[in-house]
Amino acid sequence: MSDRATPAAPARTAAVIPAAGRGIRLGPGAPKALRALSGTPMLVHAVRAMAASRAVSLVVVVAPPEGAAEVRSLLDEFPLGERTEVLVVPGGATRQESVRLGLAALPDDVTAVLVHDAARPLVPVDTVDAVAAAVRDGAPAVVPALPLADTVKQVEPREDGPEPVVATPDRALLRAVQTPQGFDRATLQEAHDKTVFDGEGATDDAGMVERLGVEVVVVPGHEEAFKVTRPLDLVLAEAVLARRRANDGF
Ligand SMILES: Nc1ccn([C@@H]2O[C@H](COP(=O)(O)OP(=O)(O)OP(=O)(O)O)[C@@H](O)[C@H]2O)c(=O)n1
Ligand SMILES: C[C@](O)(CO)[C@H](O)COP(=O)(O)O
Repeated sequence: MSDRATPAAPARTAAVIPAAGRGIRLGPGAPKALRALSGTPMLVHAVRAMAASRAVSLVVVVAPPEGAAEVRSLLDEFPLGERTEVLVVPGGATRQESVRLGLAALPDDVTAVLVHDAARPLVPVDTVDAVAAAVRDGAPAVVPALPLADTVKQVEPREDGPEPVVATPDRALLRAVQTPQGFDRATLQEAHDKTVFDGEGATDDAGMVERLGVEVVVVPGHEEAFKVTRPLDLVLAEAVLARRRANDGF
């Protein structure tokens, strides 16, 4: 028997895109990820944004539970080129569950994972690359984030009148967190295996990793990585796309 070690399989980075939400805050219509921005579904913008990074060779799209076949044929209409493989799996009732289902579809050779909201279709490739590079350089969990413009108050929530303010956190210590959030695969899998939330689930993946006691680090986010959540965000997204078209014929 040879005493030469088997060469390690090359590390592979995959993106998981949770896209199974309804988009209630956006108002009535198709599931949010399937709504059009400049004539192209938001999900297609998000998939292209991940595939634009040379670090990413596989994209797993987590589709609305009843809509995986529709999403598969939609993505087939917008081919990405041979460098990027795209899988589609059905999602779950919460974002957390959808990400977990996306992780379950990853092949064994994937060692790093970027989790990216379909609802952040315009994230620039430099942001994706910065997150992927920080994971490749050894950080187990990386989030892109921006400082806040508003002052933030902690309140005692009330449905029936003015809400008492409990505290004003020091704004200089706060960051608004975006996606893609990047992880060493084993760390993210452990977080999903061990962290159980009731109801709506965890609002981001890095928070679940924090609960393991693993350090999460922040790299600079980007204004164009904003989350399309409410109707006014659609206006902003169309304006960003119009500016890109004017600037570089995008
Ligand atoms: N069961 C769910 C819920 C959310 N998401 C995804 O998680 C991302 C962030 O969620 P959010 O912006 O809250 O989307 P929605 O849940 O669709 O929005 P809303 O809360 O307004 O219904 C989105 O890409 C969304 O498709 C998902 O994959 N599965
Ligand atoms: C993951 C996230 O985009 C980070 O800001 C955010 O927490 C998602 O929240 P949502 O309520 O599911 O949109």
